[in-house]
Amino acid sequence: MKLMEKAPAKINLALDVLFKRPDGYHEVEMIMTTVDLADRIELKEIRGNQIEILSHNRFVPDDHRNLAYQAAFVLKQRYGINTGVQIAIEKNIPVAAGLAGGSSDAAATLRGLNKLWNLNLSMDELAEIGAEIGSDVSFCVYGGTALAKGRGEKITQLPVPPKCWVVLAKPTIGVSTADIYRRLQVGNMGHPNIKEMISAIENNSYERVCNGVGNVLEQVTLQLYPEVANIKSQMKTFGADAVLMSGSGPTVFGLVEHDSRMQRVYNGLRGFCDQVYAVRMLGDLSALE
Ligand SMILES: C[C@](O)(CO)[C@H](O)COP(=O)(O)OP(=O)(O)OC[C@H]1O[C@@H](n2ccc(N)nc2=O)[C@H](O)[C@@H]1O
Ligand SMILES: Nc1ncnc2c1ncn2[C@@H]1O[C@H](COP(=O)(O)OP(=O)(O)OP(=O)(O)O)[C@@H](O)[C@H]1O
Repeated sequence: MKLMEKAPAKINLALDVLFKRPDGYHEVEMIMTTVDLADRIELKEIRGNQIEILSHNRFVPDDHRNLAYQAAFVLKQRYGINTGVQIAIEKNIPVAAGLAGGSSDAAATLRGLNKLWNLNLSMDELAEIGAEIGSDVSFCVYGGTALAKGRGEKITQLPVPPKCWVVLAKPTIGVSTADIYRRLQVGNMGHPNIKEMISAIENNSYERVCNGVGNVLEQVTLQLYPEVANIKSQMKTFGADAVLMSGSGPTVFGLVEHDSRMQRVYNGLRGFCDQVYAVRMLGDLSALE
């Protein structure tokens, strides 16, 4: 038997860090939403008891380091599964980009294997297992739009954000999330207003969403990689309504309401970056269909 799962990328409309915890992680408050740029995960039962990863992307590990492998491994161990599985990853989300590509592959693997192996686990149970694999995996299990707290694993669903385009631009560099958090000086920084962003989404106000975007990790990444700041300023010049770095970067996203303006921002950025995408937010749970 085999089945397919969609693994969409996420962006952080707002990302705040409250403090560094004794366990080394940072306590965060984030507003996350899925966008229409997705990997495809094909899960196939195979002979033996192995987990086999297939990927044609040289930046994606094909062994235990792959987050999809880790998702399958956790389920196999926990539920005593003795059959083999092949996980083929069609990689469309840029790697090490701040778009949670690996986390979404892991989440899709959890959802898919739950069906393939008839485990009958709830989404909440899958999200709890996902948290063992990575901080972004719980959100990716549900998709849609959510407030994420704790180290990212405490999820509260939110309504669909106002309809708009999202132009994504990724410079050629890859960024290590651990490195960015390590360099963050938590005291003495401005904070995005998370409550205001929630209210903006609840009131379906595009203008308030645009005014409310903010990411405290920008200060670290922009200083290390000036090309990210350059892309931000280009996006503003070409007319995006709001511009922000996603996650720990380096991908920058611009929100644009009108089709013609989106085309201008997209075409303008193509001159600077080879990885540019114009996508829709998939703010509701249809994100995973
Ligand atoms: C930057 C974001 O992508 C925003 O959505 C997430 O906060 C990071 O999520 P992630 O990549 O799934 O992170 P993990 O794989 O759990 O952690 C990678 C490393 O980032 C740091 N980390 C991560 C999450 C967090 N709340 N505090 C941290 O300090 C830790 O050093 C950790 O070792
Ligand atoms: N399935 C996967 N897809 C991509 N990278 C993976 C995968 N599994 C493990 N990795 C490793 O994880 C690293 C980070 O990749 P990923 O694309 O998930 O980063 P990211 O988008 O910055 O994640 P996040 O936004 O959650 O911090 C890669 O350099 C790669 O070595």
